[in-house]
Parts: sequence; C-alpha cells; structure tokens
Amino acid sequence: MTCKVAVLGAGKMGEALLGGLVRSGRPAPALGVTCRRKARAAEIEARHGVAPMGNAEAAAWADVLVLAVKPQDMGALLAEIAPAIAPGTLLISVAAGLTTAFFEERVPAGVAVVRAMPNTAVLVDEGMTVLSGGSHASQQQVEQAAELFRGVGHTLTVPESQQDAATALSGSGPAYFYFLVEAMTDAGVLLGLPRDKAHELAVRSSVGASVMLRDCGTHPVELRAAVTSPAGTTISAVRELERHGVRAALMAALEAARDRSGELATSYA
Ligand SMILES: NC(=O)C1=CN([C@@H]2O[C@H](COP(=O)(O)OP(=O)(O)OC[C@H]3O[C@@H](n4cnc5c(N)ncnc54)[C@H](O)[C@@H]3O)[C@@H](O)[C@H]2O)C=CC1
Ligand SMILES: O=C(O)[C@@H]1CCC=N1
Repeated sequence: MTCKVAVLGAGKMGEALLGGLVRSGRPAPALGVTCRRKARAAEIEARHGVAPMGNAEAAAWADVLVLAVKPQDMGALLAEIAPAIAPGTLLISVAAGLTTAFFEERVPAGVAVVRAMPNTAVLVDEGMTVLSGGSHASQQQVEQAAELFRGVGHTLTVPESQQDAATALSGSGPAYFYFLVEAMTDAGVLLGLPRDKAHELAVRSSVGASVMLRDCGTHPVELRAAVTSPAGTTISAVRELERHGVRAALMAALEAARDRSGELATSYA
C-alpha cells in the first residue's frame, strides 16, 4: 500500500512540496495537508486536489509527516500533534535551524525524525534538499525521506553538524542568485539599457551559466576563464568585483546565515 504523507503547514514551502508530491504521481487519497486558515485550505484543495484536514487528524492518519511551519510556530504545532503521533510515524521537518533533538524532546519517545533543508527550486523539480537523520532514524528512514524529495529535485545526506552551513548555502541559495540578477539588471539600466531588456539579458545570462555549470562538467574557474579574454571586458569587471570585496561579502553573508540558523533552535526552544 502507498504510504500516507501529510504536509503540515501549507505556506510557500509546504505548498511547493505538496505540489511536487502530486506531480511525482502520488495518489491524492494518500496525501494530506493542513492549513491554519480556511480560505487557504480551499485554495490548496482547488489547486492540488488534496483535501485539507486538521493537524491532530493528519498526525494520526499519516505514515510520514512533513512539518513545514515556520520555526517560531513549530513548538505550538508539536504540542498539538504529539499525543496523536503513532510510534512508527516518520517525522520530516523542513524548518531552518531546528535540530532533530528539538523534535525528539517534544514527540513520543523513539519516533524517527529527519531534518531536511530543501530550497524553493522544488517548484520546478530542480530543488536541492539536504537531509540528516536524528538519533532514532534508521538509514532506511533517511532514504525514505530522501526519496520523497527526489520527486522534486536532488538530495544530499550530511551529518547534522553540517545542516546550518547547508541551509546557508543551498536553502537560502536561490535568494543570492535573484539578488545578483536584480543587481545586474540595475547595472544594465545604469549603462543605459531599457529595464525590460536589461532584465532579460541578466536572466538569460544566469540561466545559460547555470545550465553550463550543471551540464558541461567543467569547473567554474575554467568556465569563467573561457569568458575572460586577455585585456578584454570581463577582466576589467572582475577586477572591480574583487576590489569591492564581492567574494569576501559572500563568505560573510553565508556565515551570517549559518549563524542565524544556529540561533533559531535556541530562540524558539
Ligand atoms: N521559503 C523557503 O525558501 C524555505 C523555507 N524553509 C522552511 O519552511 C518552513 C515554512 O517556510 P515558508 O513556507 O517560507 O513560510 P510560510 O509562512 O509561507 O508558511 C508557513 C505556513 O504554515 C502555516 N501554519 C503555521 N502554523 C500552523 C499550524 N499550527 N497548523 C497549520 N498551518 C500552520 C501558516 O499559516 C503558513 O501558511 C520554515 O520552517 C522555513 O524555515 C525551508 C527551506 C526553504
Ligand atoms: O530564510 C529562511 O529562514 C528560509 C530557510 C532557508 C530559506 N528560507
């Protein structure tokens, strides 16, 4: 029998994952979803054909619970569902920062917890999800969780000690690329290009570069060298990027994201 999966909290990430589960061929009767607001529940049902249910009902019904509320709402959600969780249930959290221990302390003893950090590219089946098993999760259960996320992209399993770093790099990662495209578009406008054309050029450059990174098997240093002609235009731009500390800025930015991820579990404990 198909295992029953319920997504608790249908915001941006919860809806993206639910949509992915539907697209990857899971039958609607084996899927559940919960929403805080009625209007949102109606919207989710109309868009994905999955009937919303209550949190405790979902916790008792599903074999796998995907917890997709914000870190600050997780404590209240766990208090609501803990009495309904059966011993064999697999809990998967996608919340930034919250450790598997955070969940293990709040659910019945021995329940398996997997911490997962996807990114919004799950919306286009190009997600990157980084997974770690808690102290009661078997390798098979981590694999079961990974299998769900492989329906919407790629997965990597890491020790939990690396999750905050992975969150900073690939969980938040899409935002840095959008930021770059936005900044490049402004730069194009500064140089006199109409905004719509500047936007198109920035987007097409980023998509072209991403596909080459993914498909050519060539190191980014080599790919950049191939664009950078001696005494040409690119090296003049690269010198300015280095002069303005863009590389160091990225390192500092990811360090800040990593540190914030580390703070979240203690902030909401
Ligand atoms: N947005 C992103 O790119 C990523 C988000 N995440 C994680 O996913 C989680 C959700 O983030 P978003 O989707 O961005 O936030 P969001 O605010 O869009 O979604 C959270 C949803 O949970 C609902 N909710 C809150 N308490 C609830 C309850 N007791 N019962 C049912 N529903 C409840 C809210 O109404 C809201 O719809 C967070 O923990 C975040 O760290 C993880 C990876 C990437
Ligand atoms: O900004 C956040 O906290 C969430 C987690 C990773 C991406 N978005």
